[in-house]
Amino acid sequence: MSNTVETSTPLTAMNPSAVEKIDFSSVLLDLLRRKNPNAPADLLGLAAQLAKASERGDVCVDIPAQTDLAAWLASGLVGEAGDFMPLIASHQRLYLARYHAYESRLALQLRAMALDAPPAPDEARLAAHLQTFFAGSHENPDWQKIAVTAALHQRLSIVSGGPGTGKTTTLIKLLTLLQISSDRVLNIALAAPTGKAAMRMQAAISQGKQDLAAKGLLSAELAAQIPDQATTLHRLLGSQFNSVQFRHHAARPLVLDVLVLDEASMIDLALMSKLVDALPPHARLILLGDKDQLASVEAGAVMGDLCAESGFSPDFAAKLSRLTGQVVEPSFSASALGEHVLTLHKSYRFSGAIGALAKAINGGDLRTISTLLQAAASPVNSDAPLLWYASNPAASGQDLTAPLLAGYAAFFAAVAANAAPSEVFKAFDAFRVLSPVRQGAASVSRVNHLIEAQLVKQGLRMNDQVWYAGRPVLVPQNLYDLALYNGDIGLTLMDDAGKLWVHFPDSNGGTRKVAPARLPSVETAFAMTVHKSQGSEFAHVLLLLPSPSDGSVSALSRELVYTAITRARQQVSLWGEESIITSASRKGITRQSGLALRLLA
Ligand SMILES: Nc1ncnc2c1ncn2[C@@H]1O[C@H](COP(=O)(O)OP(=O)(O)OP(=O)(O)O)[C@@H](O)[C@H]1O
Repeated sequence: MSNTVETSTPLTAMNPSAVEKIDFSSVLLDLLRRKNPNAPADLLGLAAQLAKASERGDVCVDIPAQTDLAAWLASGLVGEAGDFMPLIASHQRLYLARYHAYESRLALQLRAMALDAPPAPDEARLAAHLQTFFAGSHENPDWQKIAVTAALHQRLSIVSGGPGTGKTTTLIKLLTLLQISSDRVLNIALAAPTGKAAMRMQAAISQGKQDLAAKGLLSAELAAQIPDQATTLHRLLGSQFNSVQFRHHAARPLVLDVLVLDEASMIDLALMSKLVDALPPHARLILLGDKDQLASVEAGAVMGDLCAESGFSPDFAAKLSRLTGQVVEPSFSASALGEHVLTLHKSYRFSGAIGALAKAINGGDLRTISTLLQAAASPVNSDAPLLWYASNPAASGQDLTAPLLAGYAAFFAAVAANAAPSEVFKAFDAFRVLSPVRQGAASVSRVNHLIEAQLVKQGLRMNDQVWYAGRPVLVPQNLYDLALYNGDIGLTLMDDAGKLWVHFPDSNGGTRKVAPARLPSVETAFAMTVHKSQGSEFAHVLLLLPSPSDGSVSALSRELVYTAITRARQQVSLWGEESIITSASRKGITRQSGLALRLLA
């Protein structure tokens, strides 16, 4: 739940962004002062910082060493673990009570899952299966093979890898081998944080199954036992209207044997805690994600915290070596989950400039960034995977308008031709403009404005008309009654009777439509923030970065640029000065959280 209180003032279509925000820190201070008018001033000061920090995604703040903790505990506002107080002091950190509860409970549960190994598979049979499933592999070490082998021995596995490192490929082999070694058909559920990510997961799994079947490694019977359908985590857990509680929880767990969660980096602390709560005692949990991506929008950095330490113990490394026939070196991990973090290192998708730039940004390798950008400034042709425009995008709307319109040309053509909604979606997903910020010179709102102004000029939209055929919209919050979730994208299309409908992709590969009047608070989405683009993928991404003098430059970080670039399947057009890109790659985001500490062995 966000700490920003959003009132449900009715919003008109004419004023879609009129969401009133209430300052969480003054709400919290008010509550503390009412409970104790003589609250210590330093406590109130840190509580205000905590409220602000939690809006930025931090779970806690450090308590200064010289603090008189006894006075805080006596104030009736701060408690220790297990106390019923608004604030909790734990491990020299101050928490909002509910975040402390989520964090400490999640850590305990994950530690218990790590210790609770399922019965070990028969070694001789498993070694033979692994040989068959990885027969064509020339990699050494083959990280996918090691990940599958390790995960078969675990109740909790965290598979982390960049784009195209084979997370889905690894998952399908793992699920197939789990199914083969089970004496009954396993109940497997596939989930992702957003509808878009669930659909991508579904498509990738279905492709992966076909690839494995084509190699003769997946019989029709086994293929039928691996689900084709993926769902959103909210739907799986059973979101309820007007409630932050799900239908499934510890007392009413999900009915499943294996839960696979894709795009795990998007899951915040509260949601991860609720998910683990809802697992039945025997179930396996497999998390897939990329630890280098931006952390969740809401508080926490769960994927990063879980992956903070990794390494196999000497015994487990020896077992993995025996089973895989590869050299698996043991290495010390300070985390209780160290053996459960299975990292895939080799990308099979990005061999060219996009992958190289993503890696250089991640590693803060400024020299490689510069070399790649120079090459991308004068590409061999306009189809090159990386194009770089060093000019400041804020300076000229004119410069920017042409590539924006060119990028969406196929989409506008599909809208004008009244193509089937699924075809229009395909055209729309071929290109997307991403920006780190909502407002300002290089922002989402500026791009949306530039495009909408052009549509007026071209007679495709009447001035000030909110709804028009071709308007893409983004749902900014969960709308449970419409089964629409924060981040869902819809496309406005006209039916044969001249009526406008907003179409959303459904889980069967088709679309469903909603009347615009039911969607008062949606936002135009020709451009979207990098945060909202997580879990999506586009053939061509145009990333707009602010200029050095722009205040919004502080929003930039290594994770943000990495996440944006890796949304592209084929091409990235990068707009921004070199100094902006290199300074972003020097700045990593650190979120304050005690989870990694609680997971120390
Ligand atoms: N070991 C491998 N050898 C050859 N090709 C592979 C291997 N593993 C994966 N691939 C190919 O690389 C591509 C990406 O694989 P996959 O979809 O499994 O990766 P991913 O990590 O799930 O990607 P995403 O970034 O979409 O999450 C696919 O075309 C897949 O067939």
